[in-house]
Amino acid sequence: MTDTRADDSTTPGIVIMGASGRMGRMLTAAVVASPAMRLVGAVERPGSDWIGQDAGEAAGGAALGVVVTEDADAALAGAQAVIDFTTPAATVALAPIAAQAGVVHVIGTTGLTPDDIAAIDAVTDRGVVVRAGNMSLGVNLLMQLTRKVAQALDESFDIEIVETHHRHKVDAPSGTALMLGEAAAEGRGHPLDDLYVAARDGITGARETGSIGFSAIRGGDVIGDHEVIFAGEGERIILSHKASDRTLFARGALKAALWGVGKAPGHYDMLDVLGL
Ligand SMILES: NC(=O)C1=CN([C@@H]2O[C@H](COP(=O)(O)OP(=O)(O)OC[C@H]3O[C@@H](n4cnc5c(N)ncnc54)[C@H](O)[C@@H]3O)[C@@H](O)[C@H]2O)C=CC1
Ligand SMILES: O=C(O)C1=N[C@H](C(=O)O)C[C@H](O)C1
Repeated sequence: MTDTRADDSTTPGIVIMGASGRMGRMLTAAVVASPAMRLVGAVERPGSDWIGQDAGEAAGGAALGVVVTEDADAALAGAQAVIDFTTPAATVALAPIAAQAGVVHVIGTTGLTPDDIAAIDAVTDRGVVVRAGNMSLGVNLLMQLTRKVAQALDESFDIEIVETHHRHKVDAPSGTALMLGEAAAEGRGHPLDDLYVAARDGITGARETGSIGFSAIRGGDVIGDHEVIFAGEGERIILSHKASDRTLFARGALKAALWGVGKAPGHYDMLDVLGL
């Protein structure tokens, strides 16, 4: 059967930023497989081997009719959404371009500093941004559970967040760990900044009551495991999520892209998209 989606201008056109990355490849395949959208652009960093190649052929598959470019402005012309799982610098640079083009900017990139987030926020008076450190349904549900448990238990329960990721991950703690930490802090009625304790080393002194500790493990090909531990006297409650397939994140990102089309300018997250 002939696939006529590429000719259907009513189907949202999606651009993948960081097309050669672990998530970029996954996202490209997911967009191509979806009947609800079409792939209209693929962007990579200047100097990437993929520039000038067809996005499908560069990934070792069939041609997709989309040539990878370093020119985000050109790639976004006529698109409805761009899905961006790249680096903080690339994401911050793309935000005003997407807003100017009227293209929904779905951001999965983690490791963003408060200044990076402020720069992204600055375009949301005119652009639609959907940003989450984890796009999976399970983790976003876990955030809600974490908030509730933190609210229900007093400070005699110590909160610790442990995350494990593959050896290539460059940021720590993970975006997901920070989301879970923010949910726990919200449950406790404080900003996370006031409670945050980074990985411990050396003579750290006893644990401060009410603090939220973070530990990061890196190794092998672990896609992403997270635990929120509530440790009390004589008992522990452990909320846990394990990702076993990156398509999980891609599914969430595609959902966010479709959800964002036609929304009023603003900074949204996956709780908005999933209605949680
Ligand atoms: N929110 C979520 O659900 C998830 C978020 N992530 C995050 O997504 C990000 C990417 O993760 P991976 O795919 O594993 O990394 P990766 O390193 O495999 O891919 C990043 C890609 O971005 C490209 N890139 C860098 N600068 C660019 C620029 N200026 N223009 C266009 N492309 C550029 C790189 O060349 C690379 O291909 C990380 O921050 C990671 O933590 C990953 C999985 C799920
Ligand atoms: O870099 C990754 O791989 C992942 N990053 C996200 C994070 O920082 O939480 C989401 C997921 O855990 C995979």
